[in-house]
Amino acid sequence: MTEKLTLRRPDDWHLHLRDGAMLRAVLPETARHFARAIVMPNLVPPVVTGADAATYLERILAALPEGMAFTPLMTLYLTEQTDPADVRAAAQSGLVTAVKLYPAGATTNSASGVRDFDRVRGVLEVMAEIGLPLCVHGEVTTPEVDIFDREAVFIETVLDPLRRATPSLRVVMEHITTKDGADYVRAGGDDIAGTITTHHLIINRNHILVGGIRPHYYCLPVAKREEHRLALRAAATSGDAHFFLGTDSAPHTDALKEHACGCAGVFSATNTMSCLAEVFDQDGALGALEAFTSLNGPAFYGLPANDETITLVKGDPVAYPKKIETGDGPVTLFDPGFALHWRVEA
Ligand SMILES: NC(=O)N[C@@H](CC(=O)O)C(=O)O
Ligand SMILES: [Zn+2]
Ligand SMILES: [Zn+2]
Repeated sequence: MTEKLTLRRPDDWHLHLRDGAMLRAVLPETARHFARAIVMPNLVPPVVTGADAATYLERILAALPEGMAFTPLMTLYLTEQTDPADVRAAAQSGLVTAVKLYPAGATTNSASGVRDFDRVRGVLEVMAEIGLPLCVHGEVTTPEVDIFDREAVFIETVLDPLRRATPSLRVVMEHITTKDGADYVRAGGDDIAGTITTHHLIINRNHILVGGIRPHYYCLPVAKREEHRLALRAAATSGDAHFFLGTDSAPHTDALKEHACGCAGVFSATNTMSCLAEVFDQDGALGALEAFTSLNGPAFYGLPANDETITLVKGDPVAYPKKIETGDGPVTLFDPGFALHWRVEA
């Protein structure tokens, strides 16, 4: 008997779609399986104002192939110059779903991010008042802090004080990579959630560094020790409403990844649902997959779950391409390092 699993259509609560030729190449990879995605605003230049988000939304919709249904959920990139009134208007018109905080210098295209948190107080207060979530790249950038400790130090020195100073601010700790992150989110009540990527459920830091350096496993926050990966697996497969999928699928061309100073980002849009089904199956937790991919995210964001469904079928290993071609050059797809037996039924 073939094993089948039908789920509400999933959403991706953390996605990089880029722009131009890259956008045209990667958008169908997400839209094939996902109904909606929180679209990250770290373009160059970033998506800062409501007007920027409106034109980016138009470019995304123009790049969507005929016959595909997909709803981009737009975000604004928080800067020290962001105007609270613009954020309020963009949220109240339904144009934006969240605001993204990048500590300046933390990751790809974060140079316009926040250095002095006092300068964004006004925006955070408006967001708390209207219930607009703040999506956070949770790493400190202090040079003295070891890169493997940057998430844990961020929670203690930035995130927790910020949440105490702005009661009722809704926060999504993006792409958590540590047990510290999972524990903080789990214990944090209804105003905090955490996204978890596909790749952080599968790789630890050995995958990046043992037997040669593997640039396609390099992303930020960087994958941590095995004990942290196991904590993320436990969080994702628990069904706990605090945790949901944000793939952080972040395409960079092979030329920029396989480089003396390679870019951070893992591209996983194409095979994410197969990878996740395999992971949840390995852990005997297929019954919790729908909560992680399709229910907990909409519940946190106050949106309905999707009415449509997708069906996963278990069988012989599924073949995915090693790379996808884009107008900017090839982009390597995430390799989970094990066979994928679950495919999404067409
Ligand atoms: N995750 C990454 O390693 N890279 C992301 C940025 C981010 O999400 O931090 C990117 O835009 O390439
Ligand atoms: Zn990030
Ligand atoms: Zn990201």
